Amino acid sequence: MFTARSAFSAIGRRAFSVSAQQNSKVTVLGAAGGIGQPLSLLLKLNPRVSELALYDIRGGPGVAADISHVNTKSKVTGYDAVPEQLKAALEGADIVLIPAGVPRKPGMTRDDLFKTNASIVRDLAKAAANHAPNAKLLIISNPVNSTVPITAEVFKSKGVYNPKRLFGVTTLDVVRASKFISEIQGTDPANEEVTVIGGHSGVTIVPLLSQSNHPSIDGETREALVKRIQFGGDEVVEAKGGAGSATLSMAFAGSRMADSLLRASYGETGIFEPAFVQSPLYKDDGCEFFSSRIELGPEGVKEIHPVGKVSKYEEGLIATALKDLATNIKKAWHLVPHSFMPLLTPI
Ligand SMILES: NC(=O)c1ccc[n+]([C@@H]2O[C@H](COP(=O)([O-])OP(=O)(O)OC[C@H]3O[C@@H](n4cnc5c(N)ncnc54)[C@H](O)[C@@H]3O)[C@@H](O)[C@H]2O)c1
Ligand SMILES: O=C(O)C[C@H](O)C(=O)O
Repeated sequence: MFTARSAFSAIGRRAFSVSAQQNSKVTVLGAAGGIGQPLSLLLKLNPRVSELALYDIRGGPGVAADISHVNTKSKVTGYDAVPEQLKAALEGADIVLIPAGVPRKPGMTRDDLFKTNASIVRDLAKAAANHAPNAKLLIISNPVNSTVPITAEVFKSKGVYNPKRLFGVTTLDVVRASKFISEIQGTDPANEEVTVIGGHSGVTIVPLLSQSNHPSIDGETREALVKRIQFGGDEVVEAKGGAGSATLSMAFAGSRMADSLLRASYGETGIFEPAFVQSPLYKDDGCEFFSSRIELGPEGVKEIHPVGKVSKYEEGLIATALKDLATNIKKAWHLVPHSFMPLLTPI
């Protein structure tokens, strides 16, 4: 029989029996949008979620009413753009996902979204710092390379920053990388894992093919594959012709990241995901935040693993990425001054 639970197991990477104690509140800010709706639906199918709070400046309650009819155990609540409702949506949340903001149109870079999205994320981060300071925060809104440092500064200014709990969602980059490499190799993408490091835009996205199952890919094939992974988002933006950017694949990726954090928070071990987090790896190059393979634990980030051995070609990609990334991070500090406050919990 096809049930919502079996649907979730099918889309997830591993079926995992869920004990009765696994009860988490998950909040989505921007839940009525192109990503927000399918993401909320996938979260409704997750047996670890007991309460799903859906907030948007437009249409949160409607989306919640619709999703609430899906016959899984979780309770769904919808919230309008009123401060008390935002507070109610956030209070008690274990995980908060933020896909609020505008998407790209053809010809735009993610950085072009800064003008609109930076202040949206800053204001939602203030609310999260006030009402859900202990939640794990998953930032989806672009430009991720800047919206994550903005969120960190907001949390620092409120004295509640814990870098183990702040994640820029870069899962879509590894989802794409495994799919695109499998198309070239004629393999099952489920068996392909490609580490992707750096940030989440254009040349800041660095796939480490030398660490994949196919380290010998080189020449024009490698050039084309790396470009496709770096500019996969543009492929979708162009195909949608002005109607937005990736929403469905992003919902899949965001749901996978949230599920990985939930599983880790209930004690499952050996869970790795990439994410754009505060990181020591390239701090000396001006990149206080960096995406790499992260081991997740009950607190969020358990360990940031070193990048490991890379090829000469990849060294070049990393050097290029670091320059753009440092600029994107500094730009965030113009919106929310970098406080240089000591961390509550240094990694
Ligand atoms: N991290 C990634 O890999 C990734 C992938 C795809 C898209 N994105 C980004 O995600 C964001 C959302 O994309 P989308 O396609 O869902 O856009 P969308 O326009 O379809 O949806 C955005 C939603 O946010 C809501 N919103 C706007 N301001 C808000 C606020 N202050 N509070 C609450 N809700 C608010 C809107 O009402 C809308 O429902 C974009 O910035 C996009 O670039 C990131
Ligand atoms: O490309 C975009 O603007 C959306 C997103 O960041 C993506 O990678 O698909």
